[in-house]
Amino acid sequence: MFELKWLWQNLKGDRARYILALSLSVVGSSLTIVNPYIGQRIVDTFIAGDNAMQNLTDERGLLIMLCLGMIGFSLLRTGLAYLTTMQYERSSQNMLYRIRIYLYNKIQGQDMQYYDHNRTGDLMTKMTGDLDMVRHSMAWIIKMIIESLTIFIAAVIYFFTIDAELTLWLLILSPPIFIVAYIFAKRVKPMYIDLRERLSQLNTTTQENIAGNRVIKAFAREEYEIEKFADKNINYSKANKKAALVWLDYFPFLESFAQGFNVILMLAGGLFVMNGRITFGEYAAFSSLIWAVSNPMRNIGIIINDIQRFFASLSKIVDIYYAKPYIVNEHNPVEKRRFEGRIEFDHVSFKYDNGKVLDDISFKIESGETIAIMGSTGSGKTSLINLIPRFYDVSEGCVLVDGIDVRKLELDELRGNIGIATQDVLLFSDTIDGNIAFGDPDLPEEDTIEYARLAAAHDFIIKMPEGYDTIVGERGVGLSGGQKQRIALARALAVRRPILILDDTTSAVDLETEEHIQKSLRELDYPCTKIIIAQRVSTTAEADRILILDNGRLIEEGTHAELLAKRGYYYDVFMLQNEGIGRKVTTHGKE
Ligand SMILES: Nc1ncnc2c1ncn2[C@@H]1O[C@H](COP(=O)(O)OP(=O)(O)OP(=O)(O)O)[C@@H](O)[C@H]1O
Repeated sequence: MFELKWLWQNLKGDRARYILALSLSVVGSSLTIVNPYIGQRIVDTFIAGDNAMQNLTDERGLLIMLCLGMIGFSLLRTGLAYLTTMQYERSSQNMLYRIRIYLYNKIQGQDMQYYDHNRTGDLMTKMTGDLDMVRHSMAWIIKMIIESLTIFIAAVIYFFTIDAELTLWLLILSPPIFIVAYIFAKRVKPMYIDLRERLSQLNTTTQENIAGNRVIKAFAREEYEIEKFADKNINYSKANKKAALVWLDYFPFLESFAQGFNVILMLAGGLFVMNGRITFGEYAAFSSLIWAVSNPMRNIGIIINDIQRFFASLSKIVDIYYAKPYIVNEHNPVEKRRFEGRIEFDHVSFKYDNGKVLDDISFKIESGETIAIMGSTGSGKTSLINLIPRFYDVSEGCVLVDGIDVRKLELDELRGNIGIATQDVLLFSDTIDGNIAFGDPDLPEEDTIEYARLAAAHDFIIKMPEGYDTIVGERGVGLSGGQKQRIALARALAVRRPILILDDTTSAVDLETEEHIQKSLRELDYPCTKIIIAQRVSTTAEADRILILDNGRLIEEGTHAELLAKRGYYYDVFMLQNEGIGRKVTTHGKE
């Protein structure tokens, strides 16, 4: 019921139209009994009545009127059906449009934790299949239910006005039909919930296979993936068949009951005609309307199936609708300030669902400083920088930017002060120019070129067939790893933010290019605090300070020279990277 209330809320703006559609459905279906009534009059007056022959000559005008009435009502019903369908379609399509926008905004507004827990394929199923199912139900299934119900009620009332006893004889079949339908509904409900889950798994597998196509090919795992997909496909297909076939267990009973209406009508109705209790015309009216009573009973299985699908889909959509991000953005219209770029971690600990990854980290970064973060893989570097733009919130302690706890800052303002190039480079299927200017669509062309130069990307871009207008494929397909990293760097630089975070951004570029990038970073024409995660000593040596993380703890902190002098983790990495190369990195110290 809660879900239906939710739907009703979302019909806002089209409620009147939807109510009109429901009312037209009721009116249109009620008119179904008019033609059988006219038919009854024609039979009793002109065909089977005592004075039928006489009436045929005396009351020809009435006969013509009745025949015209029949044609008129048929046309009226057709017109009403057209109008009704239009109202259902318009209101449900409008509702779908609004919900889709709202859900899209909802998904966009979710935090990283939400994406950690929700599979892309599942979200896509909700945004497409589930939404369509709900719309289809609003436009067709509810229409079908209302119309079947109205026709049923109208026919029963009409039957009662003709002969209550015969009607009761017919209705004797209704209780067993409802009991069978109830048992069927109870049995099939969990099947549709399960079916919906399997569809989502199938979509997730499809999405992952397409996205990971290159890896699959590289490892020659096509057959395995095809089998995996076939497995999910069979699972879905089996569940679909099972849910559909379960109806067959109940169908013979319901069909027999539905046929029973005709048998009862023939036996009891025939007897009543012979007794003179009802006229031939009345019997004909019963006979021509008996479908109105038996068809809803026949269709009850289809209706129940669709209702179960409808609720399974609806509950999934409502899940998204009410999903609340832990990290919320009030979108308060604050005057966006430019931060100085001071950052402080004050006894910060952080954990994901599966355990602690940062433990009591404290350090300060002054405005304009360049800080390098180094540490073994999985030591928590990315998790640490993710706390600055509040991709996640700390578990203990606090992260301060310009002396203010980031949790107290307006998210748009905070993130609007940070330029970030993530470790996992994602480019959009757009031109290179569009990708670099992603954070500032009004970026002048000469600035785009300038930032591409700083990121050592200009030279390879102009060699591409259409230069900056070259469209890169989905997620940057068509570019090398190093090229993608450089475009991502240009994108982060182009927003000219006072805090710049680079997560392993130069790991895939050669040393010469890296040196060019470092020089650019040193000479940026805007004030900027830089946090650079790097594995190479050649990168970290340039920094004002280096932080070393190990297993979520800050184990070393100092300049290149200080850390070398310490002869700890940093020294070991330095020796490892320089051994045999005989290369000295001595920007801030001597070795
Ligand atoms: N979204 C997540 N959910 C749960 N655990 C995570 C998540 N992201 C990272 N982790 C775990 O947190 C730990 C630290 O990961 P993190 O990515 O911060 O390390 P890192 O130092 O950046 O590693 P790398 O150098 O390999 O990028 C790892 O043990 C990782 O398994």
